[in-house]
Amino acid sequence: MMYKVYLIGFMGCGKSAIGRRLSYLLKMPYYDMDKEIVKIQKRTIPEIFEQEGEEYFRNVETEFLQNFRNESCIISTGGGVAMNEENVQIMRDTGLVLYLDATFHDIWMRIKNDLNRPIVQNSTKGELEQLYKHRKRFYKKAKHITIFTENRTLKQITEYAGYQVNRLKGE
Ligand SMILES: Nc1ncnc2c1ncn2[C@@H]1O[C@H](COP(=O)(O)OP(=O)(O)O)[C@@H](O)[C@H]1O
Ligand SMILES: O=C(O)C1=C[C@@H](OP(=O)(O)O)[C@@H](O)[C@H](O)C1
Ligand SMILES: [Mg+2]
Repeated sequence: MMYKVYLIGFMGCGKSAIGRRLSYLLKMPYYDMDKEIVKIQKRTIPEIFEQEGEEYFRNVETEFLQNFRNESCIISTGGGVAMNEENVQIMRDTGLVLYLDATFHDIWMRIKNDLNRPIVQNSTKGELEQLYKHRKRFYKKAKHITIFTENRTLKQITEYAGYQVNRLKGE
């Protein structure tokens, strides 16, 4: 049976870090949407934002989900993917959606100096906190399972995610 595991949540919540580790734990192939999009587009995420604008990037994300191969795998989404209703529909129809819930404090410490996230580059801390609050309800609505990450190591979160995937697959 085809079964995808999608990781959603705000920038810096650990989607990419956990996705890679979960793939290793569950022996399932792993794809990071941002990395796949960079390969297809042959340019970086900041370059895509700068040259084409955010709306274009959002369309590329939806096309990726629509066309991605039929295979059991782990997919780390980008932080904006769960904001779009069609994206959420595709994810829920083709697999299990895990929301990595992190505090804004943790997130800010992790992303504030990252040059590869254009939204961080173009926003103040206050604006990002507003965006975090705004997006939270979308993640909650899109998810099957919430995973709280505060005060947990990557290993602990990965093991808990693996437990949930094993528990819920085939349902
Ligand atoms: N629970 C955690 N404990 C320690 N470091 C973490 C944790 N979650 C994420 N990180 C680190 O924070 C950074 C951002 O995580 P990343 O996986 O890129 O987030 P996302 O893909 O959700 O934007 C990475 O360096 C990652 O290793
Ligand atoms: O939250 C967002 O809108 C974005 C998150 C990024 O992915 P991460 O969540 O892995 O940082 C990346 O897709 C792009 O910079 C836009
Ligand atoms: Mg990521």
